[in-house]
Amino acid sequence: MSQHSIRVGVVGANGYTGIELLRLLVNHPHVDIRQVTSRAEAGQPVSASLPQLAGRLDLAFSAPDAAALAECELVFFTTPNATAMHMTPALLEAGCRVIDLSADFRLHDAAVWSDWYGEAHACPELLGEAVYGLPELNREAVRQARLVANPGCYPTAVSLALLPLLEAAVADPARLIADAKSGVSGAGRKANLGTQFCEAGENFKAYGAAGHRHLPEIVQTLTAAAGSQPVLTFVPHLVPMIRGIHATIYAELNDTTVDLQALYERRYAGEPFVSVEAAGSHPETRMVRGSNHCRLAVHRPDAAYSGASRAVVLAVIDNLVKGAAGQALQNMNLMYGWPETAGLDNQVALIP
Ligand SMILES: NC(=O)C1=CN([C@@H]2O[C@H](COP(=O)(O)OP(=O)(O)OC[C@H]3O[C@@H](n4cnc5c(N)ncnc54)[C@H](OP(=O)(O)O)[C@@H]3O)[C@@H](O)[C@H]2O)C=CC1
Ligand SMILES: CC(=O)N[C@@H](CCC(=O)OP(=O)(O)O)C(=O)O
Repeated sequence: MSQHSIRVGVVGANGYTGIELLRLLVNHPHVDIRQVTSRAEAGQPVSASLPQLAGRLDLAFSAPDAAALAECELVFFTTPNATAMHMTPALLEAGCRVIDLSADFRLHDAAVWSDWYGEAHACPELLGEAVYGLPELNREAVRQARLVANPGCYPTAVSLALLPLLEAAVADPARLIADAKSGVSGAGRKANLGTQFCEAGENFKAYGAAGHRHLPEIVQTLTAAAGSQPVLTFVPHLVPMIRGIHATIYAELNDTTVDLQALYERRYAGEPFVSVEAAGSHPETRMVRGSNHCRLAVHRPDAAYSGASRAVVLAVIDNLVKGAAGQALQNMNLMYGWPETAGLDNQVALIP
């Protein structure tokens, strides 16, 4: 371990994003993991339930305790929504920095948050301070942040796919469609009838078509990019795979002369974790499995036949990595001035 290590805690470390975060953190050169919490497994060695970590993380799970966590310099929350907001004020007060992987600090407006999450926000005064941790949009603000709201998995894929079109004002912000599919780990590890093998396997379904809580989050991000509030139809689907998100975006171009390939390549030039694939590509979820990459491809399918002005953008991420734990690590690297890729390179599975 490096002498420049920071003391880190993970609240909710035996859930899917928590486990994924531990996988990445044990390989990070500047991290000393001090606290990993699970109420269900408190007192049990981490290696009892995660033997892959034996010899890498010799700690026991503990029950979440604000005083113990306050000894950490950085605390990650990988907990259900409406959990982190109850502990974060005390941790910030104690001088910790916080990266929350849940949705508690993603929306700027407490009333909108309450509408979608069904209860009053416990610390609305922090919503203005929290930095939305999409590095490709907010890199400089993340560096200075003491509270980072890590984006949701669908919002990461959809926002990265749409930002170039809206920032350059070449698409109509009032006619956007995001048709997105997620693997089942996106729903978390907790028991849930709809994610059981016999329910989710050999099956394919849409859900949340009447309104999903990621819609206001995506709209908030795109509003900043477009300069006005876009109208987005967002429909998520559950596919019978474990990891991965595939988003297909449909946008009406208001400038049909624009070279979309060049636009996307320019927007993401130098980004360590966003790749714009060659023209005509169809990125697949297995290409990003276990990695922090978002792979994008942009198409104009109708142009040759009808001159229609529709762009189709394809985006794939691993929901647990770029959609959660990997992006959180990327944000940590920015907050502490380390190379943005520390602990995140060489994570691409070539054979799924
Ligand atoms: N899964 C995904 O792909 C993504 C998830 N997210 C978000 O990340 C967060 C975690 O998701 P995920 O890992 O999938 O969820 P899981 O259900 O897999 O894990 C939740 C974890 O939180 C702990 N926990 C539950 N309730 C509390 C509580 N009241 N206080 C403290 N700890 C608690 C659980 O352990 P125990 O009960 O033992 O304490 C468990 O470790 C959620 O907010 C989710 O929306 C964000 C992006 C992607
Ligand atoms: C497949 C599946 O169920 N996915 C989850 C999204 C996971 C996520 O990112 O949720 P948060 O915004 O709460 O962090 C869902 O649609 O609810």
